[in-house]
Amino acid sequence: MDPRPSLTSEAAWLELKEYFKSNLDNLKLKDLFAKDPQRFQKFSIKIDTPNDGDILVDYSKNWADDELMAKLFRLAKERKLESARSAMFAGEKINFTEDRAVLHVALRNRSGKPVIVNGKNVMPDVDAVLTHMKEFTNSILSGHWKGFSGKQITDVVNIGIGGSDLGPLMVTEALKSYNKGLKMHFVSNIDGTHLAEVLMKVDPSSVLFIIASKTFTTQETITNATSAKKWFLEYAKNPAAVAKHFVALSTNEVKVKEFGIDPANMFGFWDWVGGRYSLWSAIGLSICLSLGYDNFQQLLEGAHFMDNHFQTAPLEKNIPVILALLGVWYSNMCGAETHALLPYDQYMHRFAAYFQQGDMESNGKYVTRSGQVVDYSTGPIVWGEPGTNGQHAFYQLIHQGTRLIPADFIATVQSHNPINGGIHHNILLANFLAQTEALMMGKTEEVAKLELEKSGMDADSIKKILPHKVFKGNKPTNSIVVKKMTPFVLGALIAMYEHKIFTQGIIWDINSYDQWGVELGKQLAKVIEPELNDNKPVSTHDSSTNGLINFIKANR
Ligand SMILES: O=P(O)(O)OC[C@H]1O[C@H](O)[C@H](O)[C@@H](O)[C@@H]1O
Repeated sequence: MDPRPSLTSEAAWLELKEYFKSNLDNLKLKDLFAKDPQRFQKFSIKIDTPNDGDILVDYSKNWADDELMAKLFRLAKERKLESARSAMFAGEKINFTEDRAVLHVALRNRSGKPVIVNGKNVMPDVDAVLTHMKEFTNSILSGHWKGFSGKQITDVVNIGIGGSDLGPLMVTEALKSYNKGLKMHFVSNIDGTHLAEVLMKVDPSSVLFIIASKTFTTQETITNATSAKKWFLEYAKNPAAVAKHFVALSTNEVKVKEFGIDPANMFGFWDWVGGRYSLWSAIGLSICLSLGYDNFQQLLEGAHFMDNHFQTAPLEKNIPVILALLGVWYSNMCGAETHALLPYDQYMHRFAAYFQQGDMESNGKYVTRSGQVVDYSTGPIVWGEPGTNGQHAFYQLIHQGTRLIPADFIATVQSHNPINGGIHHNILLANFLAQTEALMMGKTEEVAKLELEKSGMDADSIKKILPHKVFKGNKPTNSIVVKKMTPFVLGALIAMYEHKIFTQGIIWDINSYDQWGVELGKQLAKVIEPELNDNKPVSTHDSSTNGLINFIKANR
């Protein structure tokens, strides 16, 4: 990709700044709706999936009108978004700090067309790993695969961290109703409690450990895997039994062998798959085992469907592009610091956690691709919890706090658990709808006063309480509604956010695909770890770090 001029010198950027200053008062949500009865039709997009119903993205409750949207699309064009998108899909090494292509889209490429990396079509390798995953999954689920004592596998423990944990965990939870019978467990934290708690629940003769690590050098994962193997051998007694109970997902065959896992039990992937984009690769094996291979394939199909939309829809009708541009508007022009992801779906309780890595590790960068320090903000803080729990916890601050918090509300029309005649889901949906309406409409002083008067309150009390009862409203939200959370639809939604992150990275001119910022802490932990092994006081750090280390040593 060519070097880009500084973002703050782009004509569209300067126009957006000006627009913010002179027009923000004209972008009040209530007025925008009053002015234009067609606003919902104009500012929403429905895409029709082949078998899983429509996906509706309603972005009409945003501080945006036609003129603003036109400026945002112009900004995307000035930043050469379309050629950057082609560069990613064509396998150019857009992750230049690691000299790597970025091709998670190849993992779900169902088009039959080749994808070339370093002059080689990678699709045969991708398909071979998928076939291996399919055969293995079928053999485990059918009970054909037996443990060392002849028992079938009943439990799967995925040991990984970051991208080798969050994606499989989020998806197996989000699609739990598709589970084929295996009990799924995830161990990520180096805190021994995480592994200990899981080991208490599983039987060594019927457990399968999946050691998931792109590099196979991550300290947490290798330590957890080593402890799991030690625990397993205490029961199995025979090292040959490891082959029946340990498989590896990695790009590093040498390290997998060194650990003692037979390469026949290794599912490979490649350096052009970023950790936080790897659930589509062999890292998805726990998803396959939980949902069955066909459902995993549907997840890939859904992502591919969104890849096609992202590649072919004009920018003005392109969902990831629109979500990204609105995010840029709020972050860079309106001063928003965070973005909330609020799924009204209990199964999606790890969705925000997943995209904390997806977004914050991708776009948490302060240096442009050409090495300049940015003079604008980049990736937002991403956070969220499922509705309605969030409503009873932090929504107060969204409604009446001082900060601007753009939020995506996500809901499914149909529930996987329509218990008690569907009343739960109706209430859930009513809350989903009411919150974005309330955030937009607010409650004026007049309305609040009338309500208090009607309740019979005296004038003095009304005066005291009235300011606290007013909601300013005008809080922007997106609503994303799908028919049902199927594997296909979830795949499409994940890909939608991936491409949103890509688009924002291009606007900000940062490399969204490296993660050097996680290295320093790891390096320092390696220095401190041996210092904890004796009781001698330490004085080689700053006084705070010395004080903390010495406190720990004195209290063991
Ligand atoms: O899959 P692994 O190589 O074990 O890496 C696991 C994780 O660790 C690193 O610190 C990175 O920040 C993550 O992007 C990565 O997903």
